[in-house]
Amino acid sequence: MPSSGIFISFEGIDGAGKSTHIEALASALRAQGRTVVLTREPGGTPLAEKLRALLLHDAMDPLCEALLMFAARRDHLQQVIEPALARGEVVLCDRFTDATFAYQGHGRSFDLNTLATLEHWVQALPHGGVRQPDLTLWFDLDPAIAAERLAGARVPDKFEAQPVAFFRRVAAGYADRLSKDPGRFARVDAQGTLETVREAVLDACRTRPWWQEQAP
Ligand SMILES: Nc1ncnc2c1ncn2[C@@H]1O[C@H](COP(=O)(O)OP(=O)(O)O)[C@@H](O)[C@H]1O
Ligand SMILES: Cc1cn([C@H]2C[C@H](O)[C@@H](COP(=O)(O)OP(=O)(O)O)O2)c(=O)[nH]c1=O
Repeated sequence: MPSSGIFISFEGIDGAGKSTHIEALASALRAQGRTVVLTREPGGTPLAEKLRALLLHDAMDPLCEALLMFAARRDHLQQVIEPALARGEVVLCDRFTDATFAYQGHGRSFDLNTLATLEHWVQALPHGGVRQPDLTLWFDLDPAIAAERLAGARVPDKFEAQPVAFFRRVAAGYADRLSKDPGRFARVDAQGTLETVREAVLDACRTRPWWQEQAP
């Protein structure tokens, strides 16, 4: 049981269904009387949203991209995530550090050890340890299906415009992160209908001890 609030991240390749399902989980948690903060990365604060605009639309080298992702994350943690968790709230975050390992690390082949160093700096807790989500919902979907879902749905940004081969590497990156911390992850089969996926998300939460706990 987390000592403060509950931190849940939503992960997966673009078009896997994260944004669609984050709202449904927020509603279910609010119905339990909890206060829910819905946020996203890169972004979630005025500064981090400015960095998001650069990251999603400007060309840059992989180190610059990784540093800006973590700079945005640092501000987001300090301004939004840590204060909300300290108040005992639930933070639902559309992407967190697993995305950096999957996209910059596996997608762009950036050095994973450097990312791990940045992760430890940026997510360090004042009394030791490293902030990580209590639960990471990984929406696992075949990149070809995700591409079909996205076609025509919105104007692609820098990442969404990548070929299917890039997203296959990103998906392998998520699988690698899961294998290193299986207790934190729940893999959600994102191929089903909206209703099936919604139930899978709720099922993944129902198995966690905090689901039954009284809201503070
Ligand atoms: N289970 C599903 N079946 C069919 N289409 C879906 C499903 N989940 C999401 N979609 C559609 O796929 C597109 C991408 O979903 P979205 O939630 O924006 O993905 P993400 O946030 O992971 O990029 C949207 O048009 C959404 O309506
Ligand atoms: C958080 C994060 C996101 N990204 C990428 C993945 C996405 O393509 C993009 C923005 O994520 P996202 O908010 O999921 O995009 P959208 O709202 O359009 O669905 O940023 C990284 O490459 N590294 C990261 O660390």
